[in-house]
Amino acid sequence: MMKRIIWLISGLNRRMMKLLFALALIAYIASVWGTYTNMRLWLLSERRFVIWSKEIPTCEIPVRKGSEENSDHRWGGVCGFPPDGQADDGHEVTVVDNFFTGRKRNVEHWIGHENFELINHDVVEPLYIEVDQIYHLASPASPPNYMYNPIKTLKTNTIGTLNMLGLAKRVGARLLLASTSEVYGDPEVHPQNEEYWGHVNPIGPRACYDEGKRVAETMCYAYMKQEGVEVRVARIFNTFGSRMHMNDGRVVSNFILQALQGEPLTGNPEEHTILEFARLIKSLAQDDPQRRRPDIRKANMMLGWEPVEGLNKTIQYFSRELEHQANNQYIPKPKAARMKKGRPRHN
Ligand SMILES: O=C(O)[C@H]1O[C@H](OP(=O)(O)OP(=O)(O)OC[C@H]2O[C@@H](n3ccc(=O)[nH]c3=O)[C@H](O)[C@@H]2O)[C@H](O)[C@@H](O)[C@@H]1O
Repeated sequence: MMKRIIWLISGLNRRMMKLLFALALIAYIASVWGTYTNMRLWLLSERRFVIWSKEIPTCEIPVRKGSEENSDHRWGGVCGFPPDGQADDGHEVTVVDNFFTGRKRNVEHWIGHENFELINHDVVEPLYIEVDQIYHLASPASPPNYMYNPIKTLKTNTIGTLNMLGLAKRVGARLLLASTSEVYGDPEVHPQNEEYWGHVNPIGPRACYDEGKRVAETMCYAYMKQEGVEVRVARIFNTFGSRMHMNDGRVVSNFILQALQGEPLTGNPEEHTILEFARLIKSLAQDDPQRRRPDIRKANMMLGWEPVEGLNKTIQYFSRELEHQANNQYIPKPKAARMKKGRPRHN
């Protein structure tokens, strides 16, 4: 046997040996390259997001996403809950919601997608997961919702934000805070640019939201300066759009719903005309900002952002919502009367 092997080897001439060696080298390079490319693909597709739900309807904010080498601004619906398309782009998206104002219907088209996960969790409690980017959109945003439980609103914006920054710090994630134009309170400067510090009543009925978001912003910058957490803050002005709640209570959705149902446009179902409504607001809402208008020049220059005309889309959306509501209303069927002692009886 041994003799046979020696005979075989000695039978190979130098040329053959060289050829075999070259083939082995090519096979080795190919296998190393394969692992490398696989790893790159894996790393890029492993980008994970966590989204905290909020009933902010669709508005378009540019998000820098994907790998650093792919650093063009892409339009991701940060507020379009969740950023539609990101799960399809190979990103793993985790949506975290306590469904205080959010609805499962807003994400139902993602349920079952291999890159999508929905966690029912309250941001006020700590959360330990692995993520690369955090979109912290938690908190009710419409005045009737945030005033419904002001302490909960404050907890969400303070303790909730602390937890998210703690998570960002632990995993080295970048965090975007959805802040608000309400940080300007009742502004004395028009239009408002981001250098303006605001004019907020700290004990007024809106304070839970205004001051909650102000301290959330402060926390973001404290974590950035002290802990090196990468943060972004977007001050979102009044928004409207698809996936907005029918009971949102803000004037645009109220008007659209009333118009679609052929009712007078009052803005508020308990009041009467627009004029009366306007007078009422003026007299009652000392805490309500008289005028708020963003200075969008910087956003336009740096991000190429321009407001999109979404009114028609919003009207179409509410029209579908009304139809859905009409088709899905639970109307209990009348029970058949049962006879007892000769008399019909209803249970
Ligand atoms: O009190 C202090 O002196 C310290 O407070 C924080 O440190 P720490 O309280 O340890 O908490 P963080 O790591 O900042 O996290 C904040 C919160 O986020 C929450 N968290 C943290 C990590 C995580 O993965 N998930 C999560 O929900 C925890 O509830 C935690 O309490 C600061 O980060 C420190 O710089 C500061 O020195």
